[in-house]
Amino acid sequence: MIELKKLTKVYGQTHALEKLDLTIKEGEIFGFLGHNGAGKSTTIKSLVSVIEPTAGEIVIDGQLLTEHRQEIKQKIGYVPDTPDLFLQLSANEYWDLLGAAYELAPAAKKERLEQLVDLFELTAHQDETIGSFSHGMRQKVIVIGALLSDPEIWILDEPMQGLDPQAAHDLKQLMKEHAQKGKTVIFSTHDLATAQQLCDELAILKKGQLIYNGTLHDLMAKYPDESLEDIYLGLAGRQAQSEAGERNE
Ligand SMILES: Nc1ncnc2c1ncn2[C@@H]1O[C@H](COP(=O)(O)OP(=O)(O)OP(=O)(O)O)[C@@H](O)[C@H]1O
Repeated sequence: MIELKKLTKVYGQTHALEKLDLTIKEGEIFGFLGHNGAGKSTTIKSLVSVIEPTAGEIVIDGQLLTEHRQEIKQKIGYVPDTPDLFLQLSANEYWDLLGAAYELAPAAKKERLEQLVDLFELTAHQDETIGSFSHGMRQKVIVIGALLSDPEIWILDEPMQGLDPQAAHDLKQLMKEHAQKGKTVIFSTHDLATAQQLCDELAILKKGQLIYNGTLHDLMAKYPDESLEDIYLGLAGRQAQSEAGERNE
């Protein structure tokens, strides 16, 4: 279980996250939704220790993240919100780097890598530099890297971004299978159809605050005649819209 307790991040004058309280259970796919700048990546980066929250706590499987950072990091596979990393390396060199960082046994790494590379159809390109890849191919490299250690907890920031429909379908399938095994899958998306396909539970953020947290089923049941798009837009509103005019949860 992952618990966020009053998680707060302030950048200068910007309150990117404001006392966020959330519990994310195993065995479910948990989705973050929210307009640009709502705080999704800030939450995710805090979870994976890329940034340090200004205040609040993150507890993973009963352990405080700040006290067990290395141990917890080994359990997590992370897809960042940009695939434009390590562009000078070949895909294989990048995966070797991750294999070393996660101290993977060579045989296990080789087997898992072959499966993932085959699934995402990158076999012919493994020794080419990431910088020569298309956006979607870079995304595949990052996704394969995140899943290479067969981590318990998947934290994926807009993972379907740039993936072709086949690769997106395959990744969604992997996410479902991982959750079905009782593991944790967290992702963010702007694609409401994807959210509707995948999410058991979701959090909608707006300007660093939680405006909905609950199951997709309960949310849809609450507004039975509306599409998820209508419900989401009703809740999240326009960025500049006054609070008074928005639907209240
Ligand atoms: N490094 C930073 N320095 C200053 N402000 C930042 C930084 N990173 C994020 N912010 C601000 O924090 C707020 C939340 O940003 P965040 O990236 O978490 O949003 P998001 O929901 O992931 O948005 P998007 O959907 O556009 O990726 C925004 O106002 C953003 O400008």
